[in-house]
Amino acid sequence: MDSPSRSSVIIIGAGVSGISAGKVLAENGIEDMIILEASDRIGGRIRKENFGGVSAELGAGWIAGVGGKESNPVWELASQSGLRTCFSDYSNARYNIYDRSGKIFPSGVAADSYKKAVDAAIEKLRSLEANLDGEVSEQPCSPKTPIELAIDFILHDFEMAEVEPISTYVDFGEREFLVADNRGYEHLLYKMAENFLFTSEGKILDNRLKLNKVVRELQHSRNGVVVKTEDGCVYEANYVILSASIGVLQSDLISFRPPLPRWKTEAIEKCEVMIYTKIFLKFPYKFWPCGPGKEFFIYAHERRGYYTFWQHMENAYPGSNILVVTLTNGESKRVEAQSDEETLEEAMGVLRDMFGPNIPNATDILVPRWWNNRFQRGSYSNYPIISDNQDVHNIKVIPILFLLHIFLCFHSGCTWRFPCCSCFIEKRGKIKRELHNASLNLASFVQAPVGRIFFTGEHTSERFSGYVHGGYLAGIDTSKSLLEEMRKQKERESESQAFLLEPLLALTGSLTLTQTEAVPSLHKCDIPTQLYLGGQVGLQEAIL
Ligand SMILES: Cc1cc2nc3c(=O)[nH]c(=O)nc-3n(C[C@H](O)[C@H](O)[C@H](O)COP(=O)(O)OP(=O)(O)OC[C@H]3O[C@@H](n4cnc5c(N)ncnc54)[C@H](O)[C@@H]3O)c2cc1C
Repeated sequence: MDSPSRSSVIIIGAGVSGISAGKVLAENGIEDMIILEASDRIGGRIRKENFGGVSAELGAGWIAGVGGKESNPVWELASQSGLRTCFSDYSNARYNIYDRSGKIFPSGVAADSYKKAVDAAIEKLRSLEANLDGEVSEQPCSPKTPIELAIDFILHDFEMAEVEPISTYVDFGEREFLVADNRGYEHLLYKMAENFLFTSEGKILDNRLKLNKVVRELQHSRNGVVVKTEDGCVYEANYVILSASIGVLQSDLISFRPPLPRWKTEAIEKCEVMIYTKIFLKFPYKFWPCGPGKEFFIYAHERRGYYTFWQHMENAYPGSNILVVTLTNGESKRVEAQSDEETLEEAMGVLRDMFGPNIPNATDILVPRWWNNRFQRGSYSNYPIISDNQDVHNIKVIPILFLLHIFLCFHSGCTWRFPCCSCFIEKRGKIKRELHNASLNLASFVQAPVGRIFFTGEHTSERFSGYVHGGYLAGIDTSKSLLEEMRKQKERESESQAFLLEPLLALTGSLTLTQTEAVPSLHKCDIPTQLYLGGQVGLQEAIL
């Protein structure tokens, strides 16, 4: 099977995880790698576009997790390359909630609604816990008024609904910085690529990076992997690192021969895909309030998530006259399916509700379509909190932002601190522990290699899924696992050579097995057996 075009490793995808994986391989002497990237650029979900004279970050915009006891590696990369950033604090948004007539809700009303939303979330947890204990419990009342719906959206959808404890904040700190650099967040990837790919004047000229190569099929065996791309090219390698997103893995873009085992496909299916859409609007002049505490504002509408969360770009790019509104999930899909003109009209309607009829029309709009992008199929992964208890089987996500809020309240002395935090914390203890463990287990299934195919990407990060640093660290971890596997494989080869060759040669004088055929399949040793046999995540027993 060896051929001149066979490489040691093929990396599929040139997002942050693919590039960090490549860097680690190169640092460890694996130079004969190929990177196949479906699109015409590196970066994946780190992507800037010039809009209204500045760099609009369509994908990742923040470096989340700064100022803690450990240094966020992405923050370090940003500091090393002098990336311009600005501090961003969206906790102020709650003081700027507009109703449909343009009035800002008095802080007391907003605080009441906030407390109600948090209480409802506690009830939800209690009922989840009761269900776990086999009791029937009352369902919490759901948000109804526009302000309740807006707050519910902010708590549950705006940021990531993460499994607590939020490792990013615990490990790296709670501060967040918005990238505000015309070279874009992606500049970090080019700097990383410079370490192992040939570049000139900021361009990657290395022919090991192959753009516009859409991988459609992976044929894998104990001997290696054959990779077929949409344009009819075929590549061979000893190993593959696959960094395509969880949304892509859930789609039919890439087929596997033989198919992936059921434990793998079930784990992939169980991971949720979040859609997060930042719509950019350019105006001839500013008509929104600026200054301290005004960067973010909220629109309360009777339709949940309807153009709710707004941000102005004056802190990042003063004088840019750009607003960004964030939609998620269902609203993202709806807007992706309509024309930009329709979206502009809707957004202008919302802004006129808030700021009156005389504001100017936006002169330009930018609507990213992460869901319809077949190389992404969503924005980032979200590991549901799951349980093997049938009664709570359908409860997928426990919203965590409010937990974060509570956490921050404790630390900041916020006046919105709600009274029964400690009761809540106590109550959720057991359930959180059980469910959190199950979620981590699910992540380890998604991450586990299948034979010679190694998986990487933010969705494979147990601790930091959904983040740039999750992708970055996952690439490093996957490469290290692969290097370890390569080392073991070498050992196995020399052992089997010693074991098979000498006596067989002595006895028969001939040898029929090739070295690679003589080594055992890699499948089984890589799977955390205790996890799937324990059935903790409700997955069927692994079939390999
Ligand atoms: C709108 C949005 C906002 C976000 N905000 C933040 C934020 O503020 N802070 C933060 O830390 N994170 C944020 N994230 C998440 C962050 O961007 C991702 O976690 C991270 O960039 C993922 O990197 P990755 O390498 O895992 O995947 P990707 O960047 O998706 O890289 C995978 C690559 O694989 C390629 N590919 C896919 N299929 C194939 C195929 N068949 N053949 C060849 N190549 C293929 C893709 O084109 C892509 O380039 C955001 C993401 C989005 C979309």
